[in-house]
Amino acid sequence: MPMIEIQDLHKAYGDRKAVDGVSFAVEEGEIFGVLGPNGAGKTTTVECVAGLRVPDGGTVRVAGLDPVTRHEEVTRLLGVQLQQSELQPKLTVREALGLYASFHDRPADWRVLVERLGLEGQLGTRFGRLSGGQKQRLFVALALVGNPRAVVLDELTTGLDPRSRRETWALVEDIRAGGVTVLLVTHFMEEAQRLCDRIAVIDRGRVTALDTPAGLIDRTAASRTVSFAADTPLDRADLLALPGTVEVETRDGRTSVTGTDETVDAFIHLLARRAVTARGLRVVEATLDDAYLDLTGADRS
Ligand SMILES: Nc1ncnc2c1ncn2[C@@H]1O[C@H](COP(=O)(O)OP(=O)(O)OP(=O)(O)O)[C@@H](O)[C@H]1O
Repeated sequence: MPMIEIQDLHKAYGDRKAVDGVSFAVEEGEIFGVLGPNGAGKTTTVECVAGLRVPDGGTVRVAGLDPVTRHEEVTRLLGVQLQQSELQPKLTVREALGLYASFHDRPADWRVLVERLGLEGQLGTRFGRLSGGQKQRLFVALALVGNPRAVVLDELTTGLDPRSRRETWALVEDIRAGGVTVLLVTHFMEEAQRLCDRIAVIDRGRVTALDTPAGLIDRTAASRTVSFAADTPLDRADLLALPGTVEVETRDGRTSVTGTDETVDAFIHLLARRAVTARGLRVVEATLDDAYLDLTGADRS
């Protein structure tokens, strides 16, 4: 049984369809990413997973349970860190952890969490005085304090500086290594590429692609670029005629051919047939960024 299963989820606010038929399943032990432009329906989807919103249609299950009708049990299984969470500004880190731990029958030892999250020095600090990164780490601690089997992390690293972001990534890997399934909503391609086993790309309330990061990259029409300097010039028309070529560009004596794996193979054969030596040959893979723009048709994010 998947840890989280969503089938044909629909949710509208008035006549605005926020989620319009989303389906995916997150297996136990996975880091599963949800990626998409602003307003795509990502937060609404994970709020339905957490039982904080009631779907208009479709089903949501967490370890086989309906998060609305079995809310209490799901709360015990699922830790949630939502976007733009706030706490009472006067509450100290120690008080917040103690309070959240008291909601659970078998809470984790929050002192261990504090150490893992590097918050030992802030136990007596009031929430209102924490830095952005410290607040994020506290929310992760609060999501984990109930010893959940799965955790929802919504835009965990938004607003963090690059160093804190990298530290947070290590933390997410650590959470998974501890056996917790992770559902991660993110805007950052590098984050998704580095952390996620699989990614659902959501656009306008629908899943437009679902695959591993490498699988998503392979789907783009321009997944590889081969660049080289040829000792004898190659005919541009021959390069454009290679299977899958989407672009041929020559600059400063170097030619770049963009296409797929098949384009690169055909290019190597062409060199052999023409007995041309290509100097400084390099093959560069597209990034998830390129794939994402292709899949969402978006410079809207
Ligand atoms: N409480 C609400 N009332 C009315 N409309 C809402 C509400 N929450 C979200 N929406 C709308 O529903 C759509 C989906 O929003 P949602 O927050 O789920 O998207 P998102 O993908 O998480 O976006 P972002 O990346 O900007 O956080 C958007 O058009 C948004 O304006």
